[in-house]
Amino acid sequence: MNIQYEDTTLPGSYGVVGSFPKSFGYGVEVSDLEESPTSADKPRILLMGLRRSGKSSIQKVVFHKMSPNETLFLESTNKIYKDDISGSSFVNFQIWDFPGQVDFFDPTFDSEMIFKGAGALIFVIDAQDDYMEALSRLHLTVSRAYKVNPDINFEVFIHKVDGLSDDHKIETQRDIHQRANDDLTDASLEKVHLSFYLTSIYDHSIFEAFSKVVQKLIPQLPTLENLLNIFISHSGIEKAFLFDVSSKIYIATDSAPVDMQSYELCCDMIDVVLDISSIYGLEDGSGSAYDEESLAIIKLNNTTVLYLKEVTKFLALVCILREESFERKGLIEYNFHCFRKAIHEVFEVGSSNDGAAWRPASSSSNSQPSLKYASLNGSDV
Ligand SMILES: Nc1nc2c(ncn2[C@@H]2O[C@H](COP(=O)(O)OP(=O)(O)OP(=O)(O)O)[C@@H](O)[C@H]2O)c(=O)[nH]1
Repeated sequence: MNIQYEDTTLPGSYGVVGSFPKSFGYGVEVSDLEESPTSADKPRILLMGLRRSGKSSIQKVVFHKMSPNETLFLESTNKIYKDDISGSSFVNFQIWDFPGQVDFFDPTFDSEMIFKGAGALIFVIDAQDDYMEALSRLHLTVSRAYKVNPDINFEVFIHKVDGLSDDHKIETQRDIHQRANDDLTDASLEKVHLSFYLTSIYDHSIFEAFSKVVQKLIPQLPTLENLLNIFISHSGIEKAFLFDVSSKIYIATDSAPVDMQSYELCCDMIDVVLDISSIYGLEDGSGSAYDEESLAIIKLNNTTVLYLKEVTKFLALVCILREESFERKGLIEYNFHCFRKAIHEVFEVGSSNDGAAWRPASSSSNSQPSLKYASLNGSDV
């Protein structure tokens, strides 16, 4: 379905809350940690932290379109909850949500099995609560995991920051950063790198943070960034994001810095496209609200244009550009065509039957597809 919005009077950010049907799988609760052969080779992201820190809420809001207010009614997780999101998302991995009271000294807790295949460990700290206990749990978790798998990315979400003032946020982050790293140094683990993010499910910060976590796990990231850089520089585009449509995680962007407002605008555009398509675009209510014809152009009243176009079954390109650059629509479309072809080459989408691309096209994950873009002045590069 093609949607074109002309001369809308949308302000910079207009906060559409996603009301897309919850049509995605809700994972399985497991009492034991048996691996099925199909899931064993999928990259894993572990969500850990104290009870009520917000782990399940993060997973439900980011990957299952749950609205933040609904998380108030989530029950405590008692067992490890494995959520395989590869059926609905480009992001071909599993998320394991751990109960808050995991006991590492319990003989049934198999750290080898849990940490060995994990790509990232997200440790969630409730910033609205006293975080001393969370910090000692973080230290215990990181040292355990590092011993088993030194390649794991350690990501610390300083969560629920919606309740904190801006100054308090910065101060909390500084304090947690300092204490966590001091603890590691005291244990001679200064080699371990922790990344910190300020997050909340009540704004886009949780999606931004998850985007960064996921990007570190994508081997093709440098190639994608390169392709985006070439695409925008030849098309007069200011900023471009490659989005995983179902989760609104951006899996790559060009090398210009990301400002939160641009990211929010692009996320909102995805919501608009999915909502409008699911209301008006589905014949007899079947099919998908997002398909190969998905295209939307929104002109804001501040001479900015938002442009969204389907790239693969799960990915969309969302760009921000000035109205005068959009006059060269033909050039943008031609360059987009080249870009799309290159992305398909990178991920071999055409030959994979599930489209959940996570595999490089060749042994070199940074291989650059040989494509020609038309430049703004019309000459090829
Ligand atoms: N203010 C605020 N509250 C949040 C946020 N994220 C989660 N919460 C609330 O925190 C409470 C606990 O959330 P859960 O997701 O159940 O926490 P959990 O870490 O999975 O808890 P366990 O399953 O007991 O380990 C819920 O009432 C959520 O609504 C946030 O970003 N801001």
